Amino acid sequence: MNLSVVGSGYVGTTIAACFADLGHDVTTIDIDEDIVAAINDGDAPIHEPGLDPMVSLYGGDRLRATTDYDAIRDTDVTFLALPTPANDDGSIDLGAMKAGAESIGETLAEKDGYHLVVVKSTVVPGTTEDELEPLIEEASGKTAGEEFGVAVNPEFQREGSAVDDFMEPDKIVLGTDGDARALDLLAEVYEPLVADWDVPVVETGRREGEMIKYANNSFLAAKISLVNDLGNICKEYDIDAYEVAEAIGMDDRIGEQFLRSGVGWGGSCFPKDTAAIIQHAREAGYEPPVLEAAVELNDQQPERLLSLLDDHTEVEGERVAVLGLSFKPGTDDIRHSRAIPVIEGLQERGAEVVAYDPVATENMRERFPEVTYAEAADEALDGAAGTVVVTDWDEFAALDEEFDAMADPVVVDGRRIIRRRKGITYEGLTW
Ligand SMILES: NC(=O)C1=CN([C@@H]2O[C@H](COP(=O)(O)OP(=O)(O)OC[C@H]3O[C@@H](n4cnc5c(N)ncnc54)[C@H](O)[C@@H]3O)[C@@H](O)[C@H]2O)C=CC1
Ligand SMILES: O=C(O)[C@H]1O[C@H](OP(=O)(O)OP(=O)(O)OC[C@H]2O[C@@H](n3ccc(=O)[nH]c3=O)[C@H](O)[C@@H]2O)[C@H](O)[C@@H](O)[C@@H]1O
Repeated sequence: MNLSVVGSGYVGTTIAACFADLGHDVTTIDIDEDIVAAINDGDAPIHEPGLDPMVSLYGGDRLRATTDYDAIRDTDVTFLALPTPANDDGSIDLGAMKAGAESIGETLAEKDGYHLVVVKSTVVPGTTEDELEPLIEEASGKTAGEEFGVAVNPEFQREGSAVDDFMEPDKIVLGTDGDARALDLLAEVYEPLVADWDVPVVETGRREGEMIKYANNSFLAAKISLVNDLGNICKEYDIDAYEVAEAIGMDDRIGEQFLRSGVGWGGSCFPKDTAAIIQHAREAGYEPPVLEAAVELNDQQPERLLSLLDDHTEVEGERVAVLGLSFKPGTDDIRHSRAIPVIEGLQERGAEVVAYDPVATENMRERFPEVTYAEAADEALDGAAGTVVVTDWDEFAALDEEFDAMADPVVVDGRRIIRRRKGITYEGLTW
């Protein structure tokens, strides 16, 4: 099939490359000329395991990029993978989505025949029906449900494992309100995936599809906050929260995943999506207490980490190493990384911060240009009066004698990645 993907960021590039790998012919549209040039040259514009080989194989061939929305006219289905960031009050900012919908509408005005638009981005319930579809109708002069369709197909991939998550999903959610033509086209798009992996397909309404995405992320974020709450209790009583988590995870009703307590959840989605659905609930007159508490607890974890460091070291004027800057391992993404409040907290205490991350340094340098960035973990640790571990990169598990070069080997581990041993003062956040 001929597919187009509007927005070539983390999601857009991944799904475009994966669709090409499934045998489709794909054109991505982005306003960023550097991204467009990179894809056409066969270079992935983001760091994501498994993406480089696909973009290098298909880029400029079965996978093309352009800044020109008119390319949509040569395709059957357009996926909207534009950003949906948060406004200052936490509510969803639909600016990019509305601009994209209008541009799609304008180009569809010139297209003969049916076209399907699929909302891949995470949008609050009602957005597709009440905001995006009318914009496309107005800009195209065409009638939704007749000359074009608009479906909802949320994405559940995680950064760092996006390609595998897309290729072997737990489920595919198709929100069409029963539009048979839209469903047929989406079935054709996903046929290679569904046939190979026997993936469950949820056929549902568009509002339900939009809500499923928020419910999914809210549940996972709240699950981590609950395990952090329990972990904080464990710490007070010298109980190992990881042993407790492993045991409760054996109960199928709880499940073994997402029980790693520590410095909390960050990233481009959990923070903004919990904020957006809370705000959306408030607009309807409902205050969601559990979700609000999940966010509040998450906001407290970095300060708990730093207070453990305070228990052992007076950091003012001292060199403190921060290990890990990305919001999770396997990505260079620092959006809402817990490293940000940790660095801010250290700066407030007057510490000299020396940070290290295998891939996210350049992104964090833009956020904190005044921080010193080390080329390797041992360089960051050398002479430090303490270190805090914020991201569970595998390479940190191998650190050992590097701690001996610290001025004072105080190690506060926010991710349970460092091996506790004699000769270092080790504090786990919840164990
Ligand atoms: N990052 C992730 O792992 C996941 C993200 N999502 C959702 O997917 C959506 C996209 O997120 P990301 O890919 O992370 O965003 P992103 O910020 O990485 O990428 C968005 C891209 O859209 C481009 N863009 C902005 N305005 C444009 C316009 N008017 N026309 C064409 N291109 C334009 C930007 O240049 C950028 O390359 C969001 O709703 C997000 O919540 C859903 C699941 C996973
Ligand atoms: O909507 C999205 O963008 C995506 O958000 C999350 O994916 P992602 O944020 O990429 O990464 P996760 O693996 O979920 O990790 C999120 C945060 O939770 C933290 N986390 C995760 C698991 C855990 O047990 N403990 C924990 O603290 C991670 O360190 C990280 O900071 C969801 O897992 C995806 O399903 C969803 O598609």
